[in-house]
Amino acid sequence: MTPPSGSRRSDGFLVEARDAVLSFGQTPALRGADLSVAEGEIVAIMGPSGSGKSTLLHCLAGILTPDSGEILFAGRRVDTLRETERSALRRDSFGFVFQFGQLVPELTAEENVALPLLLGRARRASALAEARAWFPRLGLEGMERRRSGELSGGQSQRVAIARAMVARPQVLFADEPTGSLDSLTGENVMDLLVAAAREHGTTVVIVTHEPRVAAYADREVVVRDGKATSLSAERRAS
Ligand SMILES: Nc1ncnc2c1ncn2[C@@H]1O[C@H](COP(=O)(O)OP(=O)(O)OP(=O)(O)O)[C@@H](O)[C@H]1O
Repeated sequence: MTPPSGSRRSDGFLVEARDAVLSFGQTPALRGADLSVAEGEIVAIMGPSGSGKSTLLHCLAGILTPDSGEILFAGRRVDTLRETERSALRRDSFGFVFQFGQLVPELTAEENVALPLLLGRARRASALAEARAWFPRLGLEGMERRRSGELSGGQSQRVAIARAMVARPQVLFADEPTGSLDSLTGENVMDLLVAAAREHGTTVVIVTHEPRVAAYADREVVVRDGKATSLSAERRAS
């Protein structure tokens, strides 16, 4: 599968890290990580604490730039883009869910969900209408006007999923999206996340230390000492 040296072919992969190396000062985080994610695939990144999972996700998502190696999105280099271009790529093509939802506390739930559309210059009324359509799908009816302080952890994460998905991203990056939830609530959140992703054909890269969360993925990748190894082939029937 490795293309000839210097080639920019992506072999049909949507998101790729090739021999990514990154250190934080003296601390090596990635030591030559390779990961290729196909379009529509749901991949879970597992591994011990401090092994480089979040760093790899942040590199794939264009948040961090590796010291060496390549990051590609749809066959195009991401790591060589200027920050303004990477920021536009993140806004237009990627959605993000983090461990603690990171909702804007001053905004209502529906305003939080509408944010990516408003940043993409949608009109406020249509952005809010589109945002509201996500609430029943995620079991959040009646929560539209609540602020984050009035939502449970599971509700906040579902609002965060709606916010990540509302602009129809090509890739959803999730870093421990259930890490702050009890296991039942976490499974409910994963059910909804995976259903929304499958419905829209969204590619998902999810960092988790929970095997029960990873079990939702098509494939598990283990990161150890800054290197990634694919663990299991496709496990889903469809
Ligand atoms: N901003 C930073 N500054 C300095 N060191 C960092 C920074 N971010 C990560 N590191 C270090 O890089 C290494 C990899 O960190 P990373 O967060 O990617 O690991 P992880 O596998 O996601 O860990 P965890 O499961 O605990 O979240 C660790 O040694 C960590 O201490």
